[in-house]
Amino acid sequence: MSNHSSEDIVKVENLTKIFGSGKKAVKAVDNVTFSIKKGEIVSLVGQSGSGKTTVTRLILRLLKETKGKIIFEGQDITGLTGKEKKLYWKKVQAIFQDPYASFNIFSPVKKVLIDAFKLFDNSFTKQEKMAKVYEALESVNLRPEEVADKYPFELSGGQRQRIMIARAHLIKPKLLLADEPTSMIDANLRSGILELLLGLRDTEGTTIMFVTHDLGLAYYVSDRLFIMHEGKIVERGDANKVITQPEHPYTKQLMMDVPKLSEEWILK
Ligand SMILES: Nc1ncnc2c1ncn2[C@@H]1O[C@H](COP(=O)(O)OP(=O)(O)OP(=O)(O)O)[C@@H](O)[C@H]1O
Repeated sequence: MSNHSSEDIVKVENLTKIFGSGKKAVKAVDNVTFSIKKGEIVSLVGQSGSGKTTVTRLILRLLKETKGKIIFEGQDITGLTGKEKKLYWKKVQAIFQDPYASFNIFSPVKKVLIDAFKLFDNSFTKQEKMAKVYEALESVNLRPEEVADKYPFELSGGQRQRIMIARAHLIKPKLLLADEPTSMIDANLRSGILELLLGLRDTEGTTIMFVTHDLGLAYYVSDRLFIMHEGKIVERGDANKVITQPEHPYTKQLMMDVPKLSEEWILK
């Protein structure tokens, strides 16, 4: 499964995020350190409230850290200004749990996708942009003529997630943060979406960080796993090793939540 390089694309060092203060303070992310290699697929796995989404939002610069560094392609990006963030978002994109939150729901699909070009300095004509949008929709197995004029709320959860992946095909980020990208769709469709994401890595070399509570799903797609509990990474390593020889009690507990791991994900 691994076809990644030995070079780090992103490195998170002693990252801490505390929400609120005094008695109400919540340490959502507690001194977290990890790195991801170019072309690698890793998963951040943990139960609700463990701090996964906060890590994602910190990497995306939607939140400011309390402490720590985030090094992307060798540069600390914690001090990026507004204009610099725009350039950064060309390289680092996210697919969120609820695609509604990421779309302008008052725009039809084709506009949502054409808007992705705002991240580029480009001289594409309207026709060229449209052709690329159609190509991107086809690459996620959607029929452009069927969905292009629809509004996001007219689509199924799975279709909306495909549209976010189509958007990633247009933007071609170097790092894609995929927060529970399959949560809105049923198990049968999930593997199709995952294959599309794996395809993005294979065709574009995209590095992917999955964020999920589902250890089985994480194992299915990842080179390495980072297990997160109460703001800390409690176990990490090669996906096979973490699954076959879990060391931390919390990982063992997560394993119990996936009793059908082998049947569901390996034998399919
Ligand atoms: N904006 C915020 N203000 C205050 N507390 C917050 C905020 N965002 C998150 N938290 C708290 O930080 C902790 C970690 O939340 P986070 O959303 O990162 O967890 P998660 O592992 O992503 O959970 P889920 O899987 O449910 O999305 C939780 O206790 C949460 O209540």
